[in-house]
Amino acid sequence: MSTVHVSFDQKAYDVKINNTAHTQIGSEILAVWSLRKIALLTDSHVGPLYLTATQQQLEAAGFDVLPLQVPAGEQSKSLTVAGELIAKMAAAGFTRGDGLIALGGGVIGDLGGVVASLYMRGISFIQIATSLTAQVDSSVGGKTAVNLGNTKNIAGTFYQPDLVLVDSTYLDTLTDRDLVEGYGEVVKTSALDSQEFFDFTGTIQSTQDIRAHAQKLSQLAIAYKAKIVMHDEKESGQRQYLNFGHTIGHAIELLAHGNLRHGEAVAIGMIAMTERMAREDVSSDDLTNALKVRLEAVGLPTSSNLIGTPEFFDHLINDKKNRGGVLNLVALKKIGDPVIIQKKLADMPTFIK
Ligand SMILES: NC(=O)c1ccc[n+]([C@@H]2O[C@H](COP(=O)([O-])OP(=O)(O)OC[C@H]3O[C@@H](n4cnc5c(N)ncnc54)[C@H](O)[C@@H]3O)[C@@H](O)[C@H]2O)c1
Ligand SMILES: O=C(O)C(=O)C[C@@H](O)[C@H](O)[C@H](O)COP(=O)(O)O
Ligand SMILES: [Zn+2]
Repeated sequence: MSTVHVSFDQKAYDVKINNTAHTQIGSEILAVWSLRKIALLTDSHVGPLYLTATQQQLEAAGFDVLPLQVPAGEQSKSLTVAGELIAKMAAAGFTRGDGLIALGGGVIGDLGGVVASLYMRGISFIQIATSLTAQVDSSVGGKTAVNLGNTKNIAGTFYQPDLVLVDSTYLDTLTDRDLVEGYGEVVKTSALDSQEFFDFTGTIQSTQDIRAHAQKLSQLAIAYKAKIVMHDEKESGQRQYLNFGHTIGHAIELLAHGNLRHGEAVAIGMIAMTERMAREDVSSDDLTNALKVRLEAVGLPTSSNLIGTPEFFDHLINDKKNRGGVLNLVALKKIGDPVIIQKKLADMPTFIK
């Protein structure tokens, strides 16, 4: 078991990485929340597996629980679904003193965070991270978001939770594809962080290896992410590094209409960016290869013919690193050495070519 402490001027919380957390939910939540009503949000894959046991533990600890379940998948990250959840909580008499727990992966965390931050202008929020993406990235740092139409994460808030529980036991029921998707974000974080972490991802050769080392991967990835977000909660500077691979990744994730998972798109985005930054002498050629080896070892895709289509360029305008027609692109000079390179949107077709 280990704990990563995340603190800001106005708020602090623990990320508890503990493989027995799924059996201690009542006491873990009671340690940070006094008795109140809890909206327990999950999705249609995680719900049948873990909702009843989680609800029972919370009720045994004295909480009054409203279970809320949405269809699994990115489609649930919408304002419509968020509005429906807010209406259900209002109908159940939730007040500002109550709370919401997101029990699920990145979709449920991002959606739950939006609902918690909007309901009565903000109620308490906790994440129980059940997917690898959530355990290594999305549950920490307070970015919440929903998609609108065909635009990824276009509406959201920075809203920190009171507690994050990371228990790799949940990964036993995660499909290999969903596991590997999360591993894309691990490779990203290891490349941003240090040669030591990147060398460790070099030892991961299969999904079995990811599962065997999931707890260590969470510890390393969350320690890095916490360090970054504590210094730049609202992403005015170095937090942008966590978006390595995402400018291209988010555009192709949307263009693939559900056929590419987030972490798969990020994997493709990191390779596409590093190849092009090598052409401009920012990154080295061997960096592209080192990333590719790690991603392909576990079956992640590293190329896509969606890059460079007219629709692709249309999506870049919605990147949150676009400032008045100039994109802040995240590149790696070398492992552990990220840098922001500015490119005009108008110059992107030449850069991407
Ligand atoms: N807020 C952030 O900082 C941040 C960071 C990274 C990704 N994200 C977002 O997270 C989302 C991707 O996250 P994700 O990969 O967790 O997606 P997800 O939440 O859709 O989970 C992937 C699939 O795994 C299922 N699942 C989750 N836990 C399970 C378990 N223990 N057993 C069985 N099935 C389980 C889900 O039902 C879903 O079908 C994207 O929307 C992405 O934009 C946000
Ligand atoms: O926490 C962050 O900051 C990140 O950028 C983490 C990313 O992995 C994540 O996908 C995030 O949701 C992307 O945010 P966006 O601001 O580009 O929508
Ligand atoms: Zn991401």
